[in-house]
Amino acid sequence: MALQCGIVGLPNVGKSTLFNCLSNAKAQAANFPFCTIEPNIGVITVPDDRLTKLAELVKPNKVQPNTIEIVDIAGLVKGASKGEGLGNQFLGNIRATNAIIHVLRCFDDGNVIHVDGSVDPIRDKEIIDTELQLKDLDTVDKRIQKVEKMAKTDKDAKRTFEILNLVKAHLENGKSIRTANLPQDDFDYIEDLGLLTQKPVMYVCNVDEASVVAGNKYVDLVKASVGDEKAEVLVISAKIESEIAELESYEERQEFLADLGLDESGVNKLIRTAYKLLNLYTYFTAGVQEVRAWTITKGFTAPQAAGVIHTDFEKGFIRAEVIKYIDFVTLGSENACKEVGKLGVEGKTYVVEDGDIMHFRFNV
Ligand SMILES: Nc1ncnc2c1ncn2[C@@H]1O[C@H](COP(=O)(O)OP(=O)(O)OP(=O)(O)O)[C@@H](O)[C@H]1O
Ligand SMILES: [Mg+2]
Repeated sequence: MALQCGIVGLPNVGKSTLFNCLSNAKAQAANFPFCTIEPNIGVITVPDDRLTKLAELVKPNKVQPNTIEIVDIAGLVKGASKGEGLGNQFLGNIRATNAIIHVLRCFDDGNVIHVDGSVDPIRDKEIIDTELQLKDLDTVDKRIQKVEKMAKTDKDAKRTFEILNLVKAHLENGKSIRTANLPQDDFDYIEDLGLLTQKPVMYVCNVDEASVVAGNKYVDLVKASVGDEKAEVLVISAKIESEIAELESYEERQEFLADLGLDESGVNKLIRTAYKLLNLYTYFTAGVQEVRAWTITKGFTAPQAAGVIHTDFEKGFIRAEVIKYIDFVTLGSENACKEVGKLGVEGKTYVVEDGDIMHFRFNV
């Protein structure tokens, strides 16, 4: 389950700057194949102190962190959904992503051109949201045409048709699908459309150095406008992030952050938020061959979690041996945990918790 996030925004707001420092993080720890998939897709490793700690204890041959793919597309402009500018042809590239990173310019700098002549993140946000909604409207309309005839005879098609029309009305009111008050069962009917405004979104306020800690007036406006929309607002300075990404060592980066009054980098914050927004958990496998992090959705049972490694693990699942992260690091090894009864044997109904160290027994 490769998690994918797509970056959208107006031109020249700092999308690629952000993308590049995410990709730099990749270059530092490039222990996975196919790093660069396409020029505009970057694979980054998910920083996780727990994985580092486990690797220190187990000393495996290989450490494999979680990865996220980031897709940087060209800036969108007004009319993009009708083919204006470059961005439209790339909107398709973010159809398959799990979440949207929407970059908003929240810094004053006369040297950096704004396509609309002034800094106004609320106007910018609306332009992009509208373009995404129009693109969705287009997708929905096409599907309506496709199912309309069938809807007269087929029950499922009829329900799909009804839901599509509800969704259409919502979009026509200038609203994003994620704010539509539909039961999950209804959403299932339109799942395969990959509607852009249905995806969870993180608004990234790209600020100047002076505003990374306390924010600024633009950030306040963005927060107020997002309101109770199912979304996260992050304050990040892409410029500072690119400076952080250039520092060689972990210590140097921590020092730099501390000087600014920050305890974690924006990139970290972004990844953590993506996990939260998407309800994701991490579990670990810790063998001498490999210590590895795996991504699952909150609520996954042991067999489902095993299925992330290989479908055979899920099909032939017998049981799981589970050690809590805190026990593992306190006691120092799997054997030490076993001796004091801290290795739990769990069956098919066990719901995996964040940080669990799992060992699956299965037969194929
Ligand atoms: N926080 C910031 N403060 C000051 N300047 C910034 C900041 N973030 C980005 N910039 C500058 O803004 C300019 C545009 O950045 P970038 O190329 O990343 O934009 P973009 O959104 O990718 O544009 P496009 O859509 O055209 O690809 C660059 O010169 C970059 O250095
Ligand atoms: Mg760019």
